[in-house]
Amino acid sequence: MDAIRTRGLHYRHDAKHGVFDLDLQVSAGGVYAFVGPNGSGKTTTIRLLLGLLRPQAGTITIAGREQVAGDPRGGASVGALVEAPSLYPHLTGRRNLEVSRRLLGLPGRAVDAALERVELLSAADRKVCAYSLGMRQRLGLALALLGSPQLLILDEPGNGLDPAGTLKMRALIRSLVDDTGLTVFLSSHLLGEVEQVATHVGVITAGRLRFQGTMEELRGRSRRPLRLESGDPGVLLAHLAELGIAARPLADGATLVEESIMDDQSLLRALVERAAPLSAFYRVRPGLESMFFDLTCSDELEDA
Ligand SMILES: Nc1ncnc2c1ncn2[C@@H]1O[C@H](COP(=O)(O)OP(=O)(O)OP(=O)(O)O)[C@@H](O)[C@H]1O
Repeated sequence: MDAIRTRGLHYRHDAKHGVFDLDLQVSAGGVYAFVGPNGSGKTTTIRLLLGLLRPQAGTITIAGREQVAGDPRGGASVGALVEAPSLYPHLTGRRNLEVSRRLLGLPGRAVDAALERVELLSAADRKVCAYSLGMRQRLGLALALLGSPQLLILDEPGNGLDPAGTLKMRALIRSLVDDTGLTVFLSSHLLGEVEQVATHVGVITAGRLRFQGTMEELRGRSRRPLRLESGDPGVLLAHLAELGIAARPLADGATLVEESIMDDQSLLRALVERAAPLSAFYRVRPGLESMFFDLTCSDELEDA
């Protein structure tokens, strides 16, 4: 069963802004990274998923239950950390969790279990005003985990954290998924930040989903093109055609191979054996970043 499924999810803030016709599919038990530039609609989507905004069209199903307006989470067990967590700075970390635990009517042991999960047990009795940003974020995560949710929704969990804080957050998310089997849906504006933790990715730009699939599929699509340079591109193209390799000439005189039936080494050897004119042979741009760049760029062009 999918942890989240939306069909035709639609919410328009105004003529240009909002989320349009989103079909999200988030499988249970993985980490789904919802990635897009600032202002692309990630927070709007998360607010819709949490029932904080009412869809203007479309449906949201969480853990198999269609969400009904007025009953935001439809009884599904969802924990969320949206923007900076709301904490009482003059209380200790433990007291902060206690306040929520009582409101939720959970047993006392839930607090220590959550603190342990986010590795804050040793700092539990310090006031939150003395916590670093990363520790506050982890306490926010502990708050979201208090009710032992099956689905955790995190809006930009790495925002504002230093590299060490980001690494720690990433490791915690990974171990949560591995140990408890819960599903994490998290947003980020940086693909590089989530690349190592995500199993699935959705790329959103200008309110529309541009890609959805596994991290592997995204990597597959982002294979870097091969760039060949030659003093005589026409002859090089002819050799490539004879080898059955589709290639296209670029304006700067180079030749680009996007899909190849041969691995690089075999192709290079074949060209050398044929004495094809060749002065350079290399892969261009890092894969995923270039993929993300292309996905988001094409959209900006559409908007222009
Ligand atoms: N209440 C509102 N009225 C009008 N426009 C809005 C409103 N809320 C958000 N927007 C616009 O809708 C677009 C999507 O916003 P959203 O906050 O969902 O994006 P985001 O991807 O989460 O971006 P960020 O990472 O910057 O938070 C943005 O252009 C934003 O300015």
